[in-house]
Amino acid sequence: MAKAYDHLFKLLLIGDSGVGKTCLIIRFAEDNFNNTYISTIGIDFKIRTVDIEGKKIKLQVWDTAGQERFKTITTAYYRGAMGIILVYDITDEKSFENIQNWMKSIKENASAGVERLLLGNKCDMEAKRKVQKEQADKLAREHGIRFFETSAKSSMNVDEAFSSLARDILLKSGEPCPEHRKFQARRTLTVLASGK
Ligand SMILES: Nc1nc2c(ncn2[C@@H]2O[C@H](COP(=O)(O)OP(=O)(O)OP(=O)(O)O)[C@@H](O)[C@H]2O)c(=O)[nH]1
Repeated sequence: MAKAYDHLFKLLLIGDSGVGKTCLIIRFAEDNFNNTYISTIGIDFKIRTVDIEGKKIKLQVWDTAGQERFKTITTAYYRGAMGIILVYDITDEKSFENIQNWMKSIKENASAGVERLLLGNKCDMEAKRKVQKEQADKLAREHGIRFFETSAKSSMNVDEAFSSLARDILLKSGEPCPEHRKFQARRTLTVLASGK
């Protein structure tokens, strides 16, 4: 039987407890949201297949517990991830400060070429905002990664964030998407025309 997908990418979400990792995954995989908070114990995953530039990409999205006491279990999953999403809560300054520690944890535990993405979640709670967009923009630029503000509650930027990470992994895997190929072809023509 033909495979139902072209690529399988394993993604992992990390970040402090309560920032909304589980809710982001549930919004992405099931288009649902629940206000009740049940802290993740250990690790779990959900699957959704997306279409990126004509390719079927099966995303296996791993949810980790943010609580310190599960760290030994959760860091064991970093190595197999092709993309890691770092999540903070825009209403919780501490969760943003801790992104530096989560970055360190990636360095220590993940594969060298892993793609990273920064998300500031709960952006529907503007009145309670503690972390300005510019602060996170700056941090993302320093680390050379993409950044989105998301809301698992309103769906804002959730699909966009996951798709952008999947697209970056796809490009890195050496399979240029049509848009990228067009760009490459234009660049080659320009170089040929200029004789350089
Ligand atoms: N307003 C708002 N609340 C959110 C959003 N995302 C999550 N929440 C709430 O925040 C709480 C924690 O969400 P979870 O997704 O369980 O957090 P987590 O990061 O998985 O937490 P751990 O499993 O302990 O690591 C829940 O009460 C959610 O309803 C959001 O985008 N907006």
